[in-house]
Amino acid sequence: MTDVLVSRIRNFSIIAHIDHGKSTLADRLLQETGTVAAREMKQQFLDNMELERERGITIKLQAARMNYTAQDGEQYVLNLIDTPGHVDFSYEVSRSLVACEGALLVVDASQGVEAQTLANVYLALEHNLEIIPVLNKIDLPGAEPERVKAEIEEIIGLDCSNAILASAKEGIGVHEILESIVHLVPPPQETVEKPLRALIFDSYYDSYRGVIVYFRVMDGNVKKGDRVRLMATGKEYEIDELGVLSPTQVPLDELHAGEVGYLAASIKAVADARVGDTITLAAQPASEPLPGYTEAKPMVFCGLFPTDADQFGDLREALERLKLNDAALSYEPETSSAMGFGFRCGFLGLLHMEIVQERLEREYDLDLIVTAPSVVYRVTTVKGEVLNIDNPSTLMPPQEREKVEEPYVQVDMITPEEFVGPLMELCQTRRGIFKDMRYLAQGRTTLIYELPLAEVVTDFFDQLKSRSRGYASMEYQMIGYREDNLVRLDIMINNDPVDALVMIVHRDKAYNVGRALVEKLKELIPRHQFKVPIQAAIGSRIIASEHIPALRKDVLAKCYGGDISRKKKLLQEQAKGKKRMKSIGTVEVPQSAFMAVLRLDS
Ligand SMILES: Nc1nc2c(ncn2[C@@H]2O[C@H](COP(=O)(O)OP(=O)(O)OP(=O)(O)O)[C@@H](O)[C@H]2O)c(=O)[nH]1
Repeated sequence: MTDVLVSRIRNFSIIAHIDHGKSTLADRLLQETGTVAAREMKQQFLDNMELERERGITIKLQAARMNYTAQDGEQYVLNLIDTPGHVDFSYEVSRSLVACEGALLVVDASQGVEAQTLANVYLALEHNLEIIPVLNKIDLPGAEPERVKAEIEEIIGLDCSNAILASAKEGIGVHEILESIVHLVPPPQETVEKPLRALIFDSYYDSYRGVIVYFRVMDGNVKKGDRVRLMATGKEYEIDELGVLSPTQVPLDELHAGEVGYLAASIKAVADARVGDTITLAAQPASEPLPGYTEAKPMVFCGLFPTDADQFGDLREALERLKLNDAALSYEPETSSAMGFGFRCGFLGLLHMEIVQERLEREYDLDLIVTAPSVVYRVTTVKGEVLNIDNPSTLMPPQEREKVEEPYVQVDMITPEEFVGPLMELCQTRRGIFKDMRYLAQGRTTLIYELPLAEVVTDFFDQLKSRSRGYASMEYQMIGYREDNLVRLDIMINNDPVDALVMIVHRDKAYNVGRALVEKLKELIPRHQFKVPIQAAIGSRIIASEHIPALRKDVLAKCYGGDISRKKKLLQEQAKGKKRMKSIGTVEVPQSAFMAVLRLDS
């Protein structure tokens, strides 16, 4: 397997929207090249995290090396580098694309191009990858390959006259795809004489061997036993093991420029071997790292508090463990007067946040209260200091601050024409700035808006899906910070200010948000033996006020009388609810209340 001619290597990835068939096609390619026998293919090989499968998304990238004897009689090595399918992980996508010379653009022929596909195609074009369009699912009766070809040409400007018609499910077009990879994707450059530079495109933590790093050798070569340096961190390690992914790990002695592989070097945490970093030799280091490295920055923050204060230590341990395998996750202890001890955690985006929460609860058996997500505000104080504020309750009073800036994103949407109205309305209510709209063939439209990230992280995606009956897709990218008239909205429950419910909102929306929020809280907080006032305030000015009436005797009587099954059900419901309650003073507040802000539109 060693000493492959560089001219016979092809490195490629697959760009596809969720559900357009990337995993199915990848499996087919592995099968067709005999890399994995059909009977071994119990499950899809490329995405294999449990949560991933359940949610039908690709979170972690992986790679597979295939040997393929082409029609010209020559043996080729094809390295497939998988990319995560979600915008939260777009930096990782960009790094895995940089590791390739070409990409298959897989589009469902019965659906057409979606927003997420676009983002990744543009990334690939930016890095000069050869793109091979593949229209998948042509076995479906609703497939319209000609329409979808026209759509790809129109939106992306990619020539589709030679697009491959395929069905990953039925195995149609798979051979043609392999031949196209060999003939259209350029081989890597011959740079084996240069000092080693290898690009890390993924890594994961293994409790026995430490971090396993996936990399593409860009220049030079690397051997088992070599002492390597990671150029961003400056740390050095000795390679214990190195090899290729076929798709399981197969150890080798050496890898050359153009090849893709893995290594283990007793690295303790993935944060020490970050995606995008350059591996070089400690003895003969390269003069420059590979371009494009940035540290993944958390964009969305929330508070995580154990329902049971005794679980604080367990929560810290669980976060430490998750962090070993997730360089983008950040956490810091936080003390809240309402919630007690917990952690302020930072995530790449909402999906990343949900995944971490779910893993904490599922894999570590923790009961958590999660506060509403917040973005990072940039605040300039009157003294001229610039502070990054990721916790709204730490925003200082107006007289101490000069200005508050918030992150903005450009949101690209693709939707059937009939939903343009509802989507524009959604963007408008979210302080969106209209940028562009283009009608495509067959009644589909692209829509571009600029929006504050804060308005996007609060269930924008769910709203987009529900207003378009699931047909619209979206993608967003950061475009920078902008100043606006932002104020701090405080919530008081039973006259106690609740720091975990503090929000930063636009002044023009503050009244409506405050009003809606107290009404929602009234709905969500159960009745108590006493009257519970709920108020929203800006500074010392109360802008909305409600109260939850006290439980009356006859209500109680009704609960305790009646037939036994009804009583049981009540008790069960109480028991279920109990797990996710937090006491604020003498008031029991359910988890849903802390997320109420996400449900103001519904
Ligand atoms: N009819 C038909 N169905 C297909 C074809 N290819 C994939 N599918 C089905 O489409 C669904 C999605 O396929 P996947 O391969 O999981 O899609 P994916 O793009 O990998 O999805 P993510 O991993 O979520 O990005 C599955 O139910 C597949 O069985 C095809 O060629 N024809």
